[in-house]
Amino acid sequence: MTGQPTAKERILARANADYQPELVAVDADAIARMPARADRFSHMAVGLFGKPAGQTPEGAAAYSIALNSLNFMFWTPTTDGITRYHWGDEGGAHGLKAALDYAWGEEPTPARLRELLGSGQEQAVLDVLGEISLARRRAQFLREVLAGDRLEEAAAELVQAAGSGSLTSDDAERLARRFPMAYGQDPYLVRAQLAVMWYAGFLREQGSDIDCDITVAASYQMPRVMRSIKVLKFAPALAAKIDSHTLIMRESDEERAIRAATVLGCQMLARHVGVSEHAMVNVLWQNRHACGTIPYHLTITTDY
Ligand SMILES: Nc1nc2c(c(CNC3C=C[C@H](O)[C@@H]3O)cn2[C@@H]2O[C@H](COP(=O)(O)O)[C@@H](O)[C@H]2O)c(=O)[nH]1
Repeated sequence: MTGQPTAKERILARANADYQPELVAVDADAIARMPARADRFSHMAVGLFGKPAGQTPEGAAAYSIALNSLNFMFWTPTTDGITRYHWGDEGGAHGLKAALDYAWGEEPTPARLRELLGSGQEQAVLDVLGEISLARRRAQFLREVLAGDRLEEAAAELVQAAGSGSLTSDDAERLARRFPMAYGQDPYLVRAQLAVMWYAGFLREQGSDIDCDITVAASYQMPRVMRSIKVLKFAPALAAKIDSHTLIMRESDEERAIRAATVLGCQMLARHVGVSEHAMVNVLWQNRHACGTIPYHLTITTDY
């Protein structure tokens, strides 16, 4: 069939255009040597089932969209490295989830979130989430997402799309068009696709058999995990920059090369193992702390 390329095709075209193996190369031989044990893969659990937001599909979709509007940069640069975001005992994305569960309250709807965080005030974000990087940007994203009924409308659209039995990067792209500030700035649509993936994860927890075709590898965790298992090879100068916590500019050749190789390498790895790309990414993401002290590349961005 001819026609418009899908959002996923556009993302992969972008990755192919940005791929610079002299900076970051996918090692196809290393991938071929990886044990292919698809039976060890299980689907991601998002843990919305049994929570207030998980009482209705619309609530779960709204939660997925609100949370992922903030799912980026859980670190702050310091003079000699970084500090990590924490909320209670939880760090990074898990900390955000804990903070948001608390803010969400007992209703299935996002009403309380809108009350607490809909103002666009940076201070409101700091009050609810605690010390977190780019608080002003987060406040602006939340104002966009929580304005009027826009979150409910986007959630309803996602619920309806899932009725077809399949969610894809196209649904993420639609989210990006609805919320150009919160979701529309990343050419790889990572958080928009994570929102879609979360909702698919919720539906699976409910026992529905939903297909999800997305590509969510281009974050800061995946490149370091894939470097540690030697699926990605970094040029020595770039590796040295990453290891010494030197900031890497958003949209620089280096950042684009890192994201491109991560997306392409993950796709190759998923094909080799025989699992979906998001299952592949999530297993790697869940095991991200097993790759020791390899630092992640530090790019100040709201994309991931
Ligand atoms: N591929 C993939 N990337 C994901 C996630 C999540 C949040 N997930 C969950 C939370 C509870 C559920 O059980 C979910 O599993 C965050 N990230 C990305 O990683 C980075 C944050 O990393 P850290 O600083 O270490 O928390 C950041 O770029 C963020 O965008 C995912 O699930 N899959």
